Amino acid sequence: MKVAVLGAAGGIGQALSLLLKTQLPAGSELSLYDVAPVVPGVAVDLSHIPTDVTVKGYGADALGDALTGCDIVIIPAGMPRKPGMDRADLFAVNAGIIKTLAEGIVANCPKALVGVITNPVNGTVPIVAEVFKKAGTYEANRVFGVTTLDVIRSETFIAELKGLSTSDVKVPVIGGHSGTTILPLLSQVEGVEFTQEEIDSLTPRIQNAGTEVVNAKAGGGSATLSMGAAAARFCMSLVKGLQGEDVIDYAYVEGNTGDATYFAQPVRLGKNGVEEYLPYGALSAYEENAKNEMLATLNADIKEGVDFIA
Ligand SMILES: NC(=O)c1ccc[n+]([C@@H]2O[C@H](COP(=O)([O-])OP(=O)(O)OC[C@H]3O[C@@H](n4cnc5c(N)ncnc54)[C@H](O)[C@@H]3O)[C@@H](O)[C@H]2O)c1
Ligand SMILES: O=C(O)C[C@H](O)C(=O)O
Repeated sequence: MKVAVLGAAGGIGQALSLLLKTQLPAGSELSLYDVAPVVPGVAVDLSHIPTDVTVKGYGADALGDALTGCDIVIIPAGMPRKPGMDRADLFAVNAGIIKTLAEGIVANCPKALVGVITNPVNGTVPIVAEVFKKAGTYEANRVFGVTTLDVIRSETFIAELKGLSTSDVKVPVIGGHSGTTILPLLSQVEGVEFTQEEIDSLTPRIQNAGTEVVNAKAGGGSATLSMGAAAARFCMSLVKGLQGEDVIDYAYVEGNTGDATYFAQPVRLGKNGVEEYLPYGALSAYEENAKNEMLATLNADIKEGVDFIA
C-alpha cells in the first residue's frame, strides 16, 4: 500500500501523517509531498517512530516521484480560513493548487483513490473530477471529498449532549461541506431521541463547528488536529476497502442521490473505491426542508469548480 499526503507539512498534513504512520498496514509506504521546505524534515521526524511503515519526503519539484505507484492520495494542500472568511473565499487560491495536484495524479497514478480535504470541498472535488475527465481517465468511484469531520463532530456533540459513549453514536451526515450544505440526519441516529429544541440547536452547531474552531484559533488557522483524525479514519476506510473488507462510510461523491451532481452519501467501499452507492434513507420533514433549501448553494459551489476547468 502506497499512500501519498499532498500538503503533508501543514497543520492537517502533519497530524494525518503521524496517524497514518501508526495505523497503515505493515509494509506500507507513506509519501509526503509539500512545497514547504520543511517536508523532508517532517518525513525524517516521522521515520523515527517504530512502525513497519516507511516514510519519504518529497519537495516542490518531486510531485511525480511522490505520486508514482500510489494506491491512495489524500490532499490537504492549500490555504485555511481566518475569522470573517467563508470557505468559498478560499476558492481563488486553492482552485489552482488542486488543479495542479490533480494533473500530477492523472500523470503518475491515475488509478489511485483520491480524497480531497482542501476547501472549499464543494468546489474542489469537481475540479479534480474535471481534470480527470479532460484526460479521459475519470472514474467517479475513485474521487472523494472528505466529509468525515462533520461525522466525528456530530458523534462528539451528541454523545456529550446525551451522556453517551462516542463509540455508541453513529450519525449520517449528507450534502456538502460548508454551512447549511452540511446536513446531519439526527432523525436516523439509532437509540437516541431529540426534542425539536435540541434539533434546532444541534443542527447549526454541527454546521458551524468549523467556524467555532476558526474563531477560537483567532487567525491561527482552522481545524487541523480533529481533521487529521477524521482524515486518518476515512483513509483507513479506503485502505480496508482495498484490502477486500466490506466497509460503509460517508463521503462527498459524484453519486446517485439525484439531489446534486456531487453529494455526501453513504457508500460501500472496496477494491475499486466505491463499489456501491447507498441510499441515505428517509428524512424527517425538518431535514427534507433543510436539504431543499441548501441545494441552490451546493449547486452554485459545484458549478464554480466545473467552470474553473472548463
Ligand atoms: N474538509 C475538511 O473538513 C477540512 C477541515 C479542515 C481544513 N480543511 C482545509 O484543508 C486545507 C489545509 O488546511 P491546513 O490547516 O492544513 O493548512 P496549512 O496552511 O497548515 O497547511 C497547508 C499546507 O499546504 C501546503 N501547500 C500549499 N500549496 C501547495 C501545493 N501547491 N502543493 C503542495 N502543498 C501545498 C503548504 O505549504 C502547507 O504546508 C485548507 O484549505 C482548509 O480549509 C478542510
Ligand atoms: O471551517 C473550516 O474552514 C475548516 C473545515 O472545513 C472545518 O470544517 O473545520
